[in-house]
Amino acid sequence: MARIKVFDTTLRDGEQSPGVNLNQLEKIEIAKQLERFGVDRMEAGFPASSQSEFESVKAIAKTIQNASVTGLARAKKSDIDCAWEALQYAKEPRLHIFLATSPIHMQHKLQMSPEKVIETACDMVAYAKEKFQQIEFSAEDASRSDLAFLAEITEKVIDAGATVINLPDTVGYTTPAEYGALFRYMKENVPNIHQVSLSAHCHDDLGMAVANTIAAIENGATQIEGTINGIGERAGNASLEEIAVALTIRNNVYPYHTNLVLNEIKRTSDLVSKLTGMVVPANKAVIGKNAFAHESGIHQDGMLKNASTYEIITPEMVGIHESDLVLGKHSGKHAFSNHVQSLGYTLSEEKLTEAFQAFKSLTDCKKEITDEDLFTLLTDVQTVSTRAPKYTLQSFQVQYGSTNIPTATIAMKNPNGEYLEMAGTGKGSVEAIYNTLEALMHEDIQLEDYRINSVGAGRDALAEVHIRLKVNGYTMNGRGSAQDVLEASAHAFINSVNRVFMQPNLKQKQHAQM
Ligand SMILES: CC(=O)SCCNC(=O)CCNC(=O)[C@H](O)C(C)(C)COP(=O)(O)OP(=O)(O)OC[C@H]1O[C@@H](n2cnc3c(N)ncnc32)[C@H](O)[C@@H]1OP(=O)(O)O
Ligand SMILES: CC(C)C(=O)C(=O)O
Repeated sequence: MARIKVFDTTLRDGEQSPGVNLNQLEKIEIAKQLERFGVDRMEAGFPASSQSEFESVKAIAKTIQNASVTGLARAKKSDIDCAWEALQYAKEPRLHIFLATSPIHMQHKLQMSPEKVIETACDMVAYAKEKFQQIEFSAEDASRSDLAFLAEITEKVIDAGATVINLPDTVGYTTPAEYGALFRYMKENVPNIHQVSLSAHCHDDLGMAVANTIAAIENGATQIEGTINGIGERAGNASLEEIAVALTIRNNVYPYHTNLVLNEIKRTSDLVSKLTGMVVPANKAVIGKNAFAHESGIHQDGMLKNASTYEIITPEMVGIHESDLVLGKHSGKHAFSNHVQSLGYTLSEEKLTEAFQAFKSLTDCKKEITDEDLFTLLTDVQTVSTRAPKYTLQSFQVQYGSTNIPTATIAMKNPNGEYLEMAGTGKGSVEAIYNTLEALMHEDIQLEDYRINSVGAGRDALAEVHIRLKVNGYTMNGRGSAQDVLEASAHAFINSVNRVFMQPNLKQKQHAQM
């Protein structure tokens, strides 16, 4: 069986999903989980795009030991230099350079002639080769490029030092037959193609990203690119978990295998969903809530007689287990620590103590603590910096009545440690809280999105709120969880504002304003 290398781009193309903005701690947490999931390569980000992105890529390069860490760069010396600064610490640093090759992109976006595109691509690959051994060149919008031109530029960038050639379907336009033919054409028409690996990178604009990726594999691609839960620019990227399971379940027709650890799918998917705030649709293949649910009588009858009647994938294969809760109000730190590890978390002593305290507080008001609750609690503890100066909620009270004006009274500490208290009103309880927080913070804040989910079932389930704020013109998402929906709403607001001021270039402004 041919081995297919998996290049995960959740942290780069996935983060390009509108509204998604991961901070360094969140990116590291996802990177560690991708390593556990068994990806061969992970694209940690686009180092030249911002200072915080640079810092995140550098931190991931230093952390990850069992996958190659890659960063994206335009065909520009400054992007390449910046990528090297961040990636040099990686065990196996890689560079991903892209330049568009389609007539539409060359003419309108780059405003370069085809000859100039070839020259720039070759010069920049040769320049990068002075630093990086492994260089992937992506011919952006390959699927809308002229085939002969694509073959010419490919041959030349291989000569210049590229080790992987990626042929992206950047706008999700191609079909499986066309995309397969593109890979065949390149194999047959680029004389030095045997020196490199061919990679597929598909977008889902027409809902064909996974099918197109598999067509590429059948026609010579030995690397596939995609994201967890299929997140990414516009309609997203090919969903890695769907490809991995399709190759496994239909191995009789697809004799290929990856190194992905299938029973890490659920955890990886949950983590990415939680940290990006992008909810997985219930009917999503492989990992949606309904993928293993059976509603109709005839199906349920079949399932009871033999699960294979209506299930081609077992929940266990993708890591979905019944919660085996053993923790409760009377559990001690040892049992808690064991359980934390079994859920895949490695916490420092300081974080473990913090998590244990949060767990104990939760047991005071919630009868049953499920693995889902713990996952939420631990993800919050692991990805929220305790050291950075920030706003912290001290207490709050909301008065609501159908004939009264909803009023919130909030006490908080600002990043300088000063205690602030204020009351404010709104048309509803959440608005009263948000108006009061905004007034306390003296910032210009607009609410762009607000969503609430329950973690698990039951009246005492945790509430999880995801929001997007515009703070002084800077858009940032945030999340908060608590047993009470209003408290979760307040935490989400404060989390979002704190994340804005954790951006290196904005910190100064915040402290100057205090
Ligand atoms: C298909 C993809 O997903 S590609 C990756 C897309 N991802 C992103 O864009 C996210 C990160 N991007 C950013 O933060 C910003 O766009 C930056 C920092 C990279 C650049 O910002 P700015 O300098 O303000 O430029 P802006 O984004 O407005 O325009 C892009 C410029 O790069 C040029 N460019 C685009 N692709 C390439 C390339 N592969 N190589 C060289 N130049 C390129 C464009 O032609 C344009 O140049 P111009 O300013 O001379 O017209
Ligand atoms: C940078 C390239 C690979 C890309 O993301 C695309 O073409 O979609």
